[in-house]
Amino acid sequence: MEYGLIGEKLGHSFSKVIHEQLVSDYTYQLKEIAKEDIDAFMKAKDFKAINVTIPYKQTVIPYLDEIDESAKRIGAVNTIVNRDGKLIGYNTDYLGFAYTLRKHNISLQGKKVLIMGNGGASKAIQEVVHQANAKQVLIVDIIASKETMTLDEIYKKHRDCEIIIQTTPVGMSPQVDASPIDLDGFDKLEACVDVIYNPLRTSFLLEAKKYNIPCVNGLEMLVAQAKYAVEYFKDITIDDVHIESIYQELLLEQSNLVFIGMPSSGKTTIANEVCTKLKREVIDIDAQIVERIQMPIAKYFELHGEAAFREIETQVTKELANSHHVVISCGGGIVKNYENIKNLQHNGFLIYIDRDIDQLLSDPSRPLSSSKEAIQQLYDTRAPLYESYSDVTITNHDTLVVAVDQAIATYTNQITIINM
Ligand SMILES: Nc1ncnc2c1ncn2[C@@H]1O[C@H](COP(=O)(O)OP(=O)(O)O)[C@@H](O)[C@H]1O
Ligand SMILES: O=C(O)C1=C[C@@H](OP(=O)(O)O)[C@@H](O)[C@H](O)C1
Ligand SMILES: [Mg+2]
Repeated sequence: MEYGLIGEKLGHSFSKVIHEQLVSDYTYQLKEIAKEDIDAFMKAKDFKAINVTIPYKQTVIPYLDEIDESAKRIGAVNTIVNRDGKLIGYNTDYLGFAYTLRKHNISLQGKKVLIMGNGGASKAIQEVVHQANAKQVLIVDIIASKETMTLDEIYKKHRDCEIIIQTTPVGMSPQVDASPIDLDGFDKLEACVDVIYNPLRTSFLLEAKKYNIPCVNGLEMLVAQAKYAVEYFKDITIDDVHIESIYQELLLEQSNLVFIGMPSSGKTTIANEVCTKLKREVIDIDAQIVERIQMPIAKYFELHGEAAFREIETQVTKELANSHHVVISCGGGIVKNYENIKNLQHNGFLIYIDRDIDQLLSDPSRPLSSSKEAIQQLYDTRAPLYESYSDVTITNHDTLVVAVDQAIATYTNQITIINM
């Protein structure tokens, strides 16, 4: 191997895709190494430069001839360059984190910062926080030590934290409902950062979003740390614009496009057209429900009532929470239960399709749109929810072609607002 990544399990790694976009004519290999084989691998030095991930970021240190000062303080190495047989270790995780803070205009200077977790990622972040002159740094971990506190102490005495950085695995797919902290009463919060990027928006970040606090996930720092690693590998400088383009592409790749809006606003029709153009799978939540209940929705409303329908709707929506790269059209009532929205927001970019109220159809197959008055009433209660739960609004007052093109353009050009 010339260049690549070593770790124990690399099945979900994005590193190959990222690295090979950063440099042309360059192959980056993902190499899984079992614990009993790491010693032989490090002694053989049969590589030009490598990245190192879990669980070997500390294991590799004794094999190095030189170690960079920051990597030493962090106590972990994620980048090793083989210079004529001499192994030099660096840490670019902390550089990637510093990059994402700068990019999102988050300054830690003079701030009270809370770090959730005290593992490897946390150690790299602590290096940045210390260099940034924060006023106070608190670290919470379930493993007690002299540098950590309990969550209980935070709740009792430190709800005035201004920035929270989440470094634990809590909330990572598939356990997307979990969050390591409840933000109720944290009235001074200015920004929340989560190193997790699957889901794109963890429950922790979605709670912060509810309080209108800017949120940042871990995807951009992942791309940034790779850029800094390649710079060490090849002794070159790479412009930051490449971080941004690769990061945007990954966001598009990993995210779902979700349509919400009034009944007959065009969600199903637009989603079907969009998925053909984007070559993605389409999921219509109503169609999934019909398959499950084996009858038309209007019939189910008649026989079992709306509440029973909503339960199935919530169940089907929850099952979609871990999907990636699909187009989802929702039923108009999806906003009646915030849990649905939260599940869709984990990986979804939500577009509200706003259609003129007099263009909305009253139609016997849509049980809640039986008359103009019924539609008006639905619109009055739901329009504010569609507005506040969506990432963007597009109108569907013109032809379908116009709406479809606008949906695609909005998604591809504005995907980064999923983060912040
Ligand atoms: N811009 C548009 N021009 C013409 N017809 C439209 C337009 N948008 C939606 N429609 C039509 O309105 C009807 C309802 O659309 P649909 O996609 O089923 O809505 P929803 O899924 O939001 O309930 C469909 O017959 C669709 O073709
Ligand atoms: O608005 C609603 O409460 C509903 C909308 C319908 O979907 P469409 O929005 O696709 O019509 C369907 O889920 C059900 O009839 C309930
Ligand atoms: Mg529909």
